Formats: sequence, structure tokens, C-alpha cells
Amino acid sequence: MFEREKIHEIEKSKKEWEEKKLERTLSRFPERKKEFVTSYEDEIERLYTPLDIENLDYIKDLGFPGEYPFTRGVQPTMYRGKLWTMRQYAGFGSAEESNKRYKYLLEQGQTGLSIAFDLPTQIGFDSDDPMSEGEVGKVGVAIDSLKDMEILFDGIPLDKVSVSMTINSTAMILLAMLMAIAKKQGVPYEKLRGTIQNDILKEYIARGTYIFPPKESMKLIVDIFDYGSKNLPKFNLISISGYHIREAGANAVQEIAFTLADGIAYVEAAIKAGLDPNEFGRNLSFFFNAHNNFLEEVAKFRAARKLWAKIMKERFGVTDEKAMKLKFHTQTAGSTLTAQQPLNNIIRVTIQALAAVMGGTQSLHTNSYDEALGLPTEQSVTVALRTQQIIAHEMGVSETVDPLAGSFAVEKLTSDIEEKAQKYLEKIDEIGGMVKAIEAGYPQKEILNSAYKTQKRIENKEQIIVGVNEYNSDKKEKIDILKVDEKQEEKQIEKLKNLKKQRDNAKVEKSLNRLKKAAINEENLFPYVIECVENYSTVGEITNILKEVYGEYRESTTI
Ligand SMILES: CC(C)(COP(=O)(O)OP(=O)(O)OC[C@H]1O[C@@H](n2cnc3c(N)ncnc32)[C@H](O)[C@@H]1OP(=O)(O)O)[C@@H](O)C(=O)NCCC(=O)NCCSC(=O)CCC(=O)O
Repeated sequence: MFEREKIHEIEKSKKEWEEKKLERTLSRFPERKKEFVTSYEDEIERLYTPLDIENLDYIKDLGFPGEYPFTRGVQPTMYRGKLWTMRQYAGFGSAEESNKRYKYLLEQGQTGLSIAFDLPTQIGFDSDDPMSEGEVGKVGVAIDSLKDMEILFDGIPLDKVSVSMTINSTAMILLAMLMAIAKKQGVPYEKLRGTIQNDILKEYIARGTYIFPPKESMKLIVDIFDYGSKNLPKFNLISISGYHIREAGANAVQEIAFTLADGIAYVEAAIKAGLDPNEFGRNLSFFFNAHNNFLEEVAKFRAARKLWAKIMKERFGVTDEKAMKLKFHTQTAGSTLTAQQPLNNIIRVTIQALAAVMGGTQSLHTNSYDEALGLPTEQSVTVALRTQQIIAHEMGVSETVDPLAGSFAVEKLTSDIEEKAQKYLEKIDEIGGMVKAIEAGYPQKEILNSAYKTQKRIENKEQIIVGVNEYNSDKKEKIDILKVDEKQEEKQIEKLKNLKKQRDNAKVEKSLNRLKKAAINEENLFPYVIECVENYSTVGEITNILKEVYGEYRESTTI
């Protein structure tokens, strides 16, 4: 970036500054802490200068937005052309209640939907299953069959609103339901926009909603890539997620490294099954966490984009630029929210969201200030959405593409994070890939280690959390907490009973049998699941059929 001569001149001036100014200041006025560190325990320099980025090659390392290696963003105009999608993760209780919340959010200017499902739906149990007791409609909406999805999307036009669904082991079933709704609304599959999370590897690492063993889970994902890339060209068939990895305690480098390593595992599995990464590569998307250290976070997003582009191009020989672009959703860090002084969370969320925007996110969820206490109320979620709208329309940050580029600190952090994540990727290659690494408990151990160190820093007050280990107060802030209808579970079970009476049960049985045969014969299961769903088979019935063929995964002690 800089001529040799200039570098020497800066080196000389810096030395002079250190000897004349800095040392004198330090001797009179020492710094607040002995060392300042990043989340990955690198020392943060007091001052970054061109000397820190002297090897940066503008064209090779940064380039222009919309061009390889996409460090500066995936679109040439970024938010000048279109703002990021404002997509609040929401859903609770029944399909009726959630539908009301989605309509409210859309009326308030939200630009996409993000569906939260309850735990039974996520792990393939119907609401009347004894395993579901006490969990129906709790952390998300309860969906048993297409009947519930019809209510959930009532009056929501799928040709206008893109829908993200946080669903993993039962992703194929819920996507088939969304497609059935599109069909009923007259929206052709080619026009259906949205995302399914469908990222099972991070479930084994960090989140826990797996059902089947890894091999069978990967097969289902490849089936979705295969069918989806041909029939749903506008749909993101996976959202490879670092969010939960970070929430489990990973640092910024680990978040990026383990997420991209998961990405590599999916691409390898799909290529092994004969798919073309130039095709399914366009339907991949990512999901990251926006944590507290603003500069580090901006750098993290930029580094991730560059690394993925290189992986797709150099490792997998991809030639289509669209398949090299790392497009991502961001959620502000849930784990940084405090139950104490909850209104402080608004400030945390704002700054984290700003990092996501400065880092070039395509879609954003801003946490509500009450999320450490319960599900968001209408008021708290509105403040969260307004936070995005204020950043978008009032702060001027969406008007310049990648505005922090060229900052000595941000560029240095970007290349450091890239380099350190690359080292992790090499280590995972040595182990034999991410599936093997997870089986050996490698990422889990690394994450645990980081989480432990962070906890220690907080306990020692090396890391201050306002309102928790410093500046605490005995005064309780009064805020409203959302109450979920206690009768909700009973009502949902009643609905399910009625469905089973009304539907054509012979058809259900026939399609479930066809699915079982296809699973035994290792065919692509997607068309069979579509048939089951359209006949109103339930999430539990379909999952049980697959359990009969695939078995269930139980976490072993090595993980
Ligand atoms: C790719 C993303 C990230 C975003 O997709 P979107 O469709 O919203 O946005 P987009 O890609 O920017 O825009 C859509 C179209 O506009 C185009 N476009 C955008 N900006 C443009 C510009 N400046 N110039 C020209 N075109 C542009 C894009 O190319 C694309 O068109 P083309 O398609 O024609 O190119 C997707 O995957 C997504 O929305 N993900 C959300 C995931 C999510 O909500 N997850 C919740 C997890 S919640 C969770 O897990 C909680 C915790 C827990 O439960 O454990």
C-alpha cells in the first residue's frame, strides 16, 4: 500500500514519537491496564499506523465491492442500492399469535420474516408427544402440520416477503411446508425467497437440536442442496451459523474458523454426491454474531468474506462469482444482554448492530432489551426494530460502502483474524475435516477454553460488564414481561387431534410408507417429504419414519 521510502520515514517518525512523547507521557501517566487484548487474546496495539499494514495489497486483499475477494462487500453499491433486510427472529405460542406478531412487525417497517419454532418442532416431536410436555409454543411457534403453517402465513404474501426459518434437523419438512404455502398462494418455486438454517454441524458443536447421526444428517442436507438448487434458485438452502458457536463461548477467530470449516464440510459432502459447487454455491448463506468489540467485529465480517471467497475459488475451483460470495445474516449477541439494568441492553444492541452494518451484513436481527428476562414484548421488539431504522436512515453509515476500510486498525485486525482463522482451518484439515474434528471434540474443547478465559476475565474485573461487575445498583428497573398463554399447549393438542380426524389418513399412511422405502433405498427424500407434507402428515410422523431407518444420535463422551 505504501512506498518503501514512505514506510522508512514513518518508521523513523514513530520511533521519535515513542522516545520523545510517548515515554514521557507513560512515565507520568501510566495506562489504565497492563495489557489490552482482543477476544482471541492478542495484544491490542495502542496505535496502528501504515507500518501495520505495509504488506496489504489493495487489489489482491481488498479490491472493489462486488468483486473478488469481496472484502469490501458483496454488492457494488451495498446499502445505497438496498438496505440490509431487517429481520427480527420471532414466534411464540400458537400460529395465530405468531401470525399477529409478524403482521405487526411488517406494519412497523420490518422487511423480512424470521420464524422461531418451539423445541418440539425443532427436534421432530408433535405437540401431543409426552416428550413435548411443557415445551409447546415456549421458545417459538408450535408447528405440527401444514395446517398450522397455513395459519402462520395467513395474509403474508410469499412473493413479497422473504422468510427465514431457524430449523435444522427437521428443515426439509418445514421447507416443504413453506413450498406448499407458496403453491397455495400461486407463487412459483423459482420466485420463493428465504432461508432455512439447515446447519446440523453446529448443532452437534453448540446448539443441540440434532436427531439423526451425522452421516444421515449430512445426507438430508445434500438432498436439500440437490433438489433446492434446481427448483428454488432464489432460496438460501443453508445458513451456516457461527452465531451459536460464539454464544457458546468462542472468540471471534474461532467463530469464523469453525463456521467456515462447517461450510467446507457441506461443500465437500455435496461435491462427493456429484453436485456442482458453481450451482449450489449460490444458495449458501451464513449467519454471524455481532459481539461487543466494535472494531474487532467489523474486521471479523470482512475477514470472513475474504476467506470464503478464497476457499470457494482456490480450494473448490468455483468459477461463478455468485458462488464465491459470503452473504450473511447477523444477530446481536444474546449472551451480552444483562438481566440487570435491562435498558442498558438497548445501547449494547445499537453498537453491535452498527458493527454488523459497518461489516456489510445482508440481514440483521437486533435483540430486544428484555431478552435476558423473557420473550420480547411488542414494545421491546419495536425499539429493537427502530434501532435498525435509525442506523439505516439517520446515521449516514449506509451511504458509503465499507466505510471503515483503510483504517489502519481495522485493516490490521482483518488480516490478523484471517490469518488466525486460516491456521484453525489447517488444523481441522489435519484432523481430517470438521465432521471428524467434531467427533473428536476438538472445536468443543477450544470453545470451552475460550469461554473459561472470558469468565475468568469477568470475575477478575479485567473485563467490565456495566451493571453486573461494575456500576451495579440495588434499584430494580421495572419492565413488562411477555406472558405466553398457559392454555396454549392444550389448545395445540386439541388442534392436532382434530386434524388427524379430518385428513385423509389412508393417503398419509401411503405417503409415509413411500418415504420409508425411499430412505431405505437412499433416494433423494425431498420429493417424498413434499408429498407427506401436502397430505398433512405431521412433523412427528415424518421424523419417526426417518428415525426407523436412520436411528438416533446420542452424544458420546468424546464430544
Ligand atoms: C442471504 C441472507 C443473509 C439475506 O438475504 P436477503 O434476501 O434478506 O437479502 P439480500 O441478499 O441482500 O437481498 C435480496 C436480493 O437483493 C439483491 N441486492 C441486495 N442489495 C443489492 C444491491 N446493492 N444492488 C443490487 N442488488 C442487491 C440481492 O442480490 C438479492 O437478489 P438475488 O437473490 O436475485 O441475488 C439470507 O440468508 C437471510 O436472510 N438470512 C436470514 C437468516 C436468519 O434470519 N436467521 C435467524 C436465525 S435466529 C437464531 O438462530 C436464534 C438463536 C437460536 O434459536 O438459537
